[in-house]
Amino acid sequence: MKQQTIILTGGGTAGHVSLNQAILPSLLELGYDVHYIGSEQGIEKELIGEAFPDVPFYGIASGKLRRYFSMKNFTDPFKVLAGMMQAFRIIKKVKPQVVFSKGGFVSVPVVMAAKLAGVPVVIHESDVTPGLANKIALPFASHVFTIFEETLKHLPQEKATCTGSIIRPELFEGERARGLAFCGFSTLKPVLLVMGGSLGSVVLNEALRKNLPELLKQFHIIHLCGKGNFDQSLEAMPGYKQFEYVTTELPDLLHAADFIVSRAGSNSIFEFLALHKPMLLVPLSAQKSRGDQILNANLFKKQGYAEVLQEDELTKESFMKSVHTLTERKVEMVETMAKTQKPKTPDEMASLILRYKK
Ligand SMILES: CC(=O)N[C@H]1[C@@H](OP(=O)(O)OP(=O)(O)OC[C@H]2O[C@@H](n3ccc(=O)[nH]c3=O)[C@H](O)[C@@H]2O)O[C@H](CO)[C@@H](O)[C@@H]1O
Repeated sequence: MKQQTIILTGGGTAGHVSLNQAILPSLLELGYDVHYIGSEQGIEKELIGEAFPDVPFYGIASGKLRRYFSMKNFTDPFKVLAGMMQAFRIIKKVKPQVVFSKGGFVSVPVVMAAKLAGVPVVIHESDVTPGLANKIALPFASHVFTIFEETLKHLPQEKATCTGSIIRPELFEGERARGLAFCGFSTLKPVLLVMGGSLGSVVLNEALRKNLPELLKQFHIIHLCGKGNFDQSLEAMPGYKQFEYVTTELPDLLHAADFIVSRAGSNSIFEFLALHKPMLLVPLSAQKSRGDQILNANLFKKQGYAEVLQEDELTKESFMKSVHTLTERKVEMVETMAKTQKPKTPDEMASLILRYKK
């Protein structure tokens, strides 16, 4: 029988890799030969390489597509073109029956090359409104899957389906006791986990660190601060544990957390929802992004899953006040989250994607 092959792409931030990480074991289990195309510098190389060392990873040239002026706007289109030629050669060699794209700029040349090679493309959008890379990819795609129902309003009806979130199964397998032991914490205080998305957030880090003495009276704190944001001077602070980025430890740390303060990247917030973690969201401001996190956060607030503090209202004082409100709303939030439907499994998602193979 002909070998069944699929190419996965997506990267730049962990949010553009996590669904690929989730479905990869299902595809391998089904006997698929899985290949990954990402960018050489992106986080995807490390994440996929670490968790799936047998999956061939191809790093291609990737140019950022910007909505604002930059000198790089003159050179990056050439990188996209170079990436497209590289992706085309890989596709011709590997001969996949389908390409699945989780978005991010590196996915654009891959999607275009797949179309050129006559290979069906399926894409996935995890934010409320489609990102630029997915908007460009859309005309080349046979189908697009979304997490939010609201996203369907922004997509052609005939080729879009909402599946809800897909959560990496290992996140359900964490253990609170292991998480506490890993941080050297007792069970005496509730645990507050602060996470600035996969890249870390300088403003969240600052707001947290300014309030540390006050917060440590009440909580043990786990801080996922992002690469390059580790503060050596706080290393010995009792009850405060910083990590730049965690992989295998994340499930235990999430299970150890009683409360979460976070950016509002869609993958993270759906993971917290699936684990019924009361959350305070500080979405990335509209000045620094297309405002997707604000929409994600506001929808979560409306559904009763989250407290929201907008970045332009973030101060030392408002941070403390919002954390206080979060603790007061814990029971009500957990009850609301417990009523939500269980997410689809990675096996189900993989089989939905495979419907579009040639
Ligand atoms: C700055 C930026 O462009 N942010 C975008 C990016 O965020 P970002 O990459 O932060 O995306 P998400 O919050 O969606 O996902 C982060 C993923 O990283 C994982 N994780 C995080 C920290 C850690 O230490 N270990 C770890 O494994 C989380 O469990 C999660 O699966 O993609 C999201 C999904 O399209 C968007 O909503 C965000 O607006």
